[in-house]
This record gives sequence, C-alpha cells and structure tokens, in this order.
Amino acid sequence: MLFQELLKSVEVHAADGPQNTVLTGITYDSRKVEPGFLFVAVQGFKHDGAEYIPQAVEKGAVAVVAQKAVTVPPNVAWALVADSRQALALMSASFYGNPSTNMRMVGVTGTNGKTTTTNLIASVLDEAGRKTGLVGTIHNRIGARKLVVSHTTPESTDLQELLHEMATEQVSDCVMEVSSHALALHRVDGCEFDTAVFTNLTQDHLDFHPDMQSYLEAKQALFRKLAEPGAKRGKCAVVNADDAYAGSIIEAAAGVEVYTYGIKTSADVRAEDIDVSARGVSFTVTGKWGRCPLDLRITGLFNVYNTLAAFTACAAMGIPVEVIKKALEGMPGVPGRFELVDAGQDFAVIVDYAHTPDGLENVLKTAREITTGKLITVFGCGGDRDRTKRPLMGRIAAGYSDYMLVTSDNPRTEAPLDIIRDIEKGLEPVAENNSYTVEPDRRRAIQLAVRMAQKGDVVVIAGKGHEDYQIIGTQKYPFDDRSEAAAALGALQA
Ligand SMILES: CC(=O)N[C@H]1[C@@H](OP(=O)(O)OP(=O)(O)OC[C@H]2O[C@@H](n3ccc(=O)[nH]c3=O)[C@H](O)[C@@H]2O)O[C@H](CO)[C@@H](O)[C@@H]1O[C@H](C)C(=O)N[C@@H](C)C(=O)N[C@H](CCC(=O)O)C(=O)O
Ligand SMILES: Nc1ncnc2c1ncn2[C@@H]1O[C@H](COP(=O)(O)OP(=O)(O)OP(=O)(O)O)[C@@H](O)[C@H]1O
Ligand SMILES: N[C@H](CCC[C@H](N)C(=O)O)C(=O)O
Ligand SMILES: [Mg+2]
Repeated sequence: MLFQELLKSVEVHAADGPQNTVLTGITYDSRKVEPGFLFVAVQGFKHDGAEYIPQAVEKGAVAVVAQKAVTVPPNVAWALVADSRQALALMSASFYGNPSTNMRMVGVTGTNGKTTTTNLIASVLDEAGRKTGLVGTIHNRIGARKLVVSHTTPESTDLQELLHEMATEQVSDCVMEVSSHALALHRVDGCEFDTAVFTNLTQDHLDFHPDMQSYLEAKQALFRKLAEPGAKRGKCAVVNADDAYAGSIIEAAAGVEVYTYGIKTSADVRAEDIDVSARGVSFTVTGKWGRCPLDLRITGLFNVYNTLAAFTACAAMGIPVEVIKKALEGMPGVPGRFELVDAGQDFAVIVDYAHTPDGLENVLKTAREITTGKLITVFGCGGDRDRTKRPLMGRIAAGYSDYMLVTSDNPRTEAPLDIIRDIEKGLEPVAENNSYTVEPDRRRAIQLAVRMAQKGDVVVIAGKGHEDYQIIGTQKYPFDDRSEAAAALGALQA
C-alpha cells in the first residue's frame, strides 16, 4: 500500500518526502521495524517514540508519522498528525483493509465480567454454528485456534492484524473485551462495532484514570463510537440496568437501539427465581424474548448478570433462545473464575480472579452463601496498580472472611510489605481479633490456608485466577494458584 493512500485515513498537518513510497508493514515499536515499514512515533508514558526514529530508519523504515516535527533522511517520507496513537489506529485499520467491517463485532466493556461475558457469548455463537473470534485477557482465539496474549485489548496495530487474520480465515463474528485503557489510548479507534455490552462500573485503575468520572468517560467512548454513523446497520447496546452508571452509558449510545438487563430494576430482560448453589446457579430469564429457564454450571449472583448480558446480546443478534439455552447450560466455566480445585478433600478450594473491591465482594458473598463452615481467604493486591483499592479490598475481605492470609499478587516493582501495609489499613477493625496472618510468600500462604481448613469450610484464593506467573520486579516467575493449591492438598493427604 502507498503511504499517501494510508494518510487519507487521518488528518495530516504537514508532510514531506516521497509520499508515493510503498509500505510493507506498520509498527509503533522501533524494535519491530522491518525494511519498507511505516514507523509511528507514539508519545508514551515512559518513552517518547520520536526518540527511536533514527533506530527505526536504520532498520529500514521508509516512512514516519509523528505528532511533533521530525528530522529524517530525504529518502524517508514523513507526516505530522495531532495524535499519533489515534493515527496509528486509523492507519492500521486502513492498512489491514478495515477488517472489522467484514464481520459482526461485539465489544464488551465494564470493570468486572468482561472475560466471563465474552466467553459466554462466544460459546453461544459457536453453538449457533458461526465461526467465532475471541479477543481478551486469557487468550485470543480464531475458531478453535488459541493465541497467546499480552494485553486484554491489544495495541491497535496488533488488533487490526489479528482481525485481518480472522477475516482471512472467514470468521463471521468477533467478540472482544474492550478495556478502559484501550478506549483511553485509542486502541479500538479503527474498529466498527455492531453490539456494545456494558457489564458494570466500580472502582479500579485509578492509577491510570484520574478519577471515576474519567474512568466512566473511557467506558462511554465505546458507546459513543457505536452511535457514530458508519457502514453498519442494526447496531445495539446492551446495558446492565442495575448499575449506577447505566444512565450515562445509555446517554452515550444516543440513537442506537438499547436493550437493558437486570435483577433489581425494571429491564427488558430479567432474572427470576434465582437459586445459587455450589454446583451452579439456576434462574429463569424473562422479558423481551419470553421465559427461558436456565440451569448453569457457573455460580454466583454476579454470573447471573454476566449470563443476562450474554443472553440479551445473543438474542438481540437473532440467535434462537433454544440455541442460547443449550450453549449457556453446557458452558463449563471460564478458567480461573470461581474454579474449584478438587483433590477429594472435605472442604472446598476456589481459585478466582477477583482483583477489584467489587469483584472480591461478589465472590466472597457467593462463597459465604455456599458454605456452612468457615471462609478462609487468601489474597493480595497488584503492585504498580491502583493503590486506593487496597484498603477497600482489605475491608471487604475482613467483612466476609473468618480468617485471612494476606499475601502478594504480582508485586511488580513495589515492595510486597508496602502493598500489604496498604491492605492492612482496611483491616484495622479486625486486627484486635488477630484473625489474619501476613505471609508475603504466596505459596506459603496457600499452604497455610489449606492446612487450616476443616470439613465444610471454603478456601478462596483470589486475585490471580488463570495467571500462571507471579511478577516480582520486572521478572515473571512461573506460579499458578491452581497447581499450588493442588500441591498443598496433595501434601496434606501424603
Ligand atoms: C498504561 C499502558 O497501557 N501502557 C501501554 C503503552 O505504554 P507506554 O505509553 O508507557 O509506552 P512507552 O514505553 O512509553 O513507549 C512509547 C512508544 O515508544 C515505543 N518504543 C519504546 C522503546 C523502544 O526501544 N522503541 C520504541 O519504539 C513503544 O513501542 C511505544 O510505542 O503502550 C504500550 C504499547 O502499546 C503498551 O504495551 C503499554 O501497556 C503496558 C505494558 C500495560 O501494562 N498496560 C496495562 C495496564 C493495560 O493496558 N491493561 C489493560 C486493562 C487490563 C484490564 O483490567 O482488563 C489491557 O487492555 O490489557
Ligand atoms: N458481573 C460481575 N460483577 C462483579 N464481579 C464480577 C462479575 N463477573 C466476574 N466478577 C468477578 O471479577 C473477576 C474477574 O472476572 P472477569 O475475568 O470476567 O472480568 P474482567 O472484566 O474480564 O477482568 P479484567 O479487567 O481483568 O479483564 C471474577 O473472577 C469475579 O471475581
Ligand atoms: N487487568 C488487571 C489484572 C490484575 C490482576 C492482578 N493479579 C494484578 O496483577 O493486579 C490489571 O492489569 O490491572
Ligand atoms: Mg478480562
């Protein structure tokens, strides 16, 4: 593709050099440049991409796009734009032939429940015989082929390349998690969505978003995008009516068909007769698509919400209710989400990805509901992430647990005991009863919890779910809560 062709997708403030140069690729990282590439210099949080232009040119870049004046050799074309991240997204979409316009695109956003909801929707689409693509935290998927991921929502160029691969492999429907980072950093600017789903908005990521209002605005951006005129017809928004921010999301989707779901407030699709048990949750979906009793293998009230979101999105796409029911009832659950570790012991061990105050509260509430014994919680908080959620998570864990093991969860570049001290601020009310132990070594914390558990108790190991690593400093070390729990249970029985 010619550089000048690609520039048609963005507003260019100035340009020079051989604009009719042919591009063989596009990248935002000088280390990935190959001969014939366009290098887009992004102003990052840690580095200024413009500083890597000489390195990019040396590696064979034939064109450069930046948001400030640059100096390049005369044989290299350049263009100046207002926002290089946004330009990167739009040019990447154009370079890869705007693949999102060739398939049905379902975007799911919200603080919690994105991975679960996207997996539920994907299993319905699979059941309906569609060729499905999935983009999200655990893995990306093209049909049955799984791909390793580094982010929940990939950088725009990587996303467009992935969508292009999906379109080439005849994927008809792509379901993707859309993180607030992705929305704020223009990663999905080159995507046109058919359906946007909102799960909920509660505190997280306040290290990145200045406040809850900015966090909300990032989430709203998906619905504003949906409402923009485009090539697609019949677009719709699916919104959790019980969430405090539902009105703001619906406002952002002005002009688009909106379907609401909920349990407490009136909504187009509702759940009735909810019965939460250890083996799953059952309820009846009522409303716009009639009555549909569901008996699921996933459990917890929060999963009723995720299921209602998936049900509504799929029904709005025209998938028959019987197909939706069959797929949802067959879903075994999502790895690391309320996943049971069963070595034949007489107490339950649950590994869960709760890493926000609301996620932890939902999961511990469910754990409480399904046990008559004690609730023992192992948890920590991530380093280099929202510090203000730490005491809140401490207070919530203390409110629901009989005993806590406060430990490390990806301390990254922070000192583990500093993170734990932040959590302990929320534990002050229980400190006198001494109903918790600080054990920064997560392996030992899991062992302690398992050794302490008695018949009928529940041990919840929260925060890392499917993760198979612990990040200490800038290094990733192999670590999996599920195998650690299994090993601790094995040692118990030996
Ligand atoms: C806060 C954030 O999202 N940061 C992302 C951002 O990094 P940055 O702006 O700091 O980049 P930088 O290091 O300053 O570099 C600036 C530019 O110089 C380039 N560069 C840099 C070095 C070099 O030698 N050559 C070069 O060209 C870089 O490629 C980049 O384009 O742009 C990078 C390139 O796309 C991302 O990898 C990086 O994600 C970081 C690693 C990250 O941890 N992000 C997390 C927080 C994230 O995105 N999470 C969300 C939400 C998760 C959820 O809750 O679901 C996700 O979607 O995963
Ligand atoms: N609808 C929900 N409401 C509140 N908490 C939930 C909900 N669904 C899941 N959770 C909790 O949040 C955790 C993460 O769920 P999930 O992975 O589906 O969310 P996510 O939005 O994809 O998270 P991430 O932002 O890390 O990608 C679960 O393990 C559970 O503890
Ligand atoms: N997407 C979330 C995942 C958090 C998982 C938790 N284990 C942690 O490392 O804090 C984040 O990057 O903030
Ligand atoms: Mg996720």
